[in-house]
Amino acid sequence: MPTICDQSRLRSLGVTFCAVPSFQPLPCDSNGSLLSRLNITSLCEPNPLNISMEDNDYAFYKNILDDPSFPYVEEIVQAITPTLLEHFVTDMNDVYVDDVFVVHYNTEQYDSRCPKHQDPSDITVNVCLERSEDLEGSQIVFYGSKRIRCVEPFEEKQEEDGFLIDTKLGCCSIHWGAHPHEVTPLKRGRRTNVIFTMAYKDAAKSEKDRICYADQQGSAER
Ligand SMILES: O=C(O)CCC(=O)C(=O)O
Ligand SMILES: [Fe+2]
Repeated sequence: MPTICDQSRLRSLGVTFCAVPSFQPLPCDSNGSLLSRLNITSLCEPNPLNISMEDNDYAFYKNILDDPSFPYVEEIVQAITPTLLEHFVTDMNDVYVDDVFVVHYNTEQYDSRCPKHQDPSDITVNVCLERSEDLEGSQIVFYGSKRIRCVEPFEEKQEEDGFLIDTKLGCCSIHWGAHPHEVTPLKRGRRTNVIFTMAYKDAAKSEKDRICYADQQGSAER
């Protein structure tokens, strides 16, 4: 399966990257970037609210929407607003940040995959906070293409047809929540991302309450 790096091609398939300037790791950074202000280890630590994650079997998830150790939601929304306005929404007042969570992968996890799914969002913003230099695997596969605004030409790709992306440190990938994707197994290193699920305020327009995993569909039907 190809890893697509060309950004204009990625946009024509429905995935766009956006730098989060305050996340850029700066050389000799004393006080500047969000990355240097963040204590990633503490973000990834189990606490009484997510004690079930302590067993380390799967990727670590932690909700941080109102977490005082992550007071950067507004700062990140500011940084991505021009990209959201260009490719996803016509008015930022139409959408809100519904949830924010950390996902962390390391080699101690028995199963570091995330099976194919859609997100419980209308728009997903996936910010890369940490990727070790020796990182291997743990890539995101997108299936098929989804049209985003103001991108020509659109590249029609069927859902069986997947492509991989790598999001650089200090950048985020932005895609429709409906764009099916999965995460490949981590082979080496560690990776930590913060995911913003954004939704339309107008419930009639929002599809965030979808069935995200196909097997949930099956169990709903049984
Ligand atoms: O690992 C990632 O960066 C994405 C994970 C993901 O797709 C999700 O949690 O919905
Ligand atoms: Fe996802």
